[in-house]
Amino acid sequence: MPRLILLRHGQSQWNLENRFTGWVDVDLTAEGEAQARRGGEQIAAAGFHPDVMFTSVLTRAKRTGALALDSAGLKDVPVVEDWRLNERHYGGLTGLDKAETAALHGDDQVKIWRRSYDVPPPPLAPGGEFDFAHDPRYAGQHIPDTESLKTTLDRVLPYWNDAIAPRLKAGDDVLIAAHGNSLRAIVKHLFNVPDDQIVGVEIPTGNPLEIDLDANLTPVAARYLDADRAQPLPPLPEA
Ligand SMILES: O=C(O)[C@@H](CO)OP(=O)(O)O
Repeated sequence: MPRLILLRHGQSQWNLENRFTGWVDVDLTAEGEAQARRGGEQIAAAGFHPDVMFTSVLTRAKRTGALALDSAGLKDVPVVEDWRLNERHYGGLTGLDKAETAALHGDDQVKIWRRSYDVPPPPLAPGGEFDFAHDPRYAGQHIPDTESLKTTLDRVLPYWNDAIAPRLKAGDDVLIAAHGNSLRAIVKHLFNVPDDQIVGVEIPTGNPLEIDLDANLTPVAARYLDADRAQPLPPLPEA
């Protein structure tokens, strides 16, 4: 039975500062590093030995994965990076303070931008500090100027199908170190969460989410390895 662990990066500097982050490459705080190491210890305690780790091209996810593998004594696990596991692109909200934005536009509007399934934030204006069009990590790619969770899923899912699912189907155990919304997209897909219920899924930072899958990659069991920091999970889908 293939095992999957989803690991959201530890606390980042902009998680701490409460700023819309998206594709901005902010690093972990000291607390975020500690969360990543604790996550690794929990992965080791669960007897999980991934055959491969997938991660995004963003430092906070890559470092979380590396710190977790290191503290689990699993430094030799091969790592595959891809931008399609990046955080959802926050468009024109990128870099703004979340509380100030709510004071300006209202809590309801900000909740729609943050947690609705298919309403994207306003697009990013081209040419500014947070325009990644000329970033070599995305050379030759058509990159978005904003993303909803739906359009995030639209780019995560082909990567899941082409790169990740084949490894699980071959019997490999897989660790994915990524981001709140790219992981919510994977959870939505695996658990078949209805569009209007994904708003209730919040993945805590640095808390490994173990999902046991059947041969069709349908979840048959799921739990956060740090039960004290767990959040509600969607019901298991019918097999
Ligand atoms: O700022 C972001 O990129 C994300 C994740 O931290 O925030 P949110 O909680 O709004 O999805």
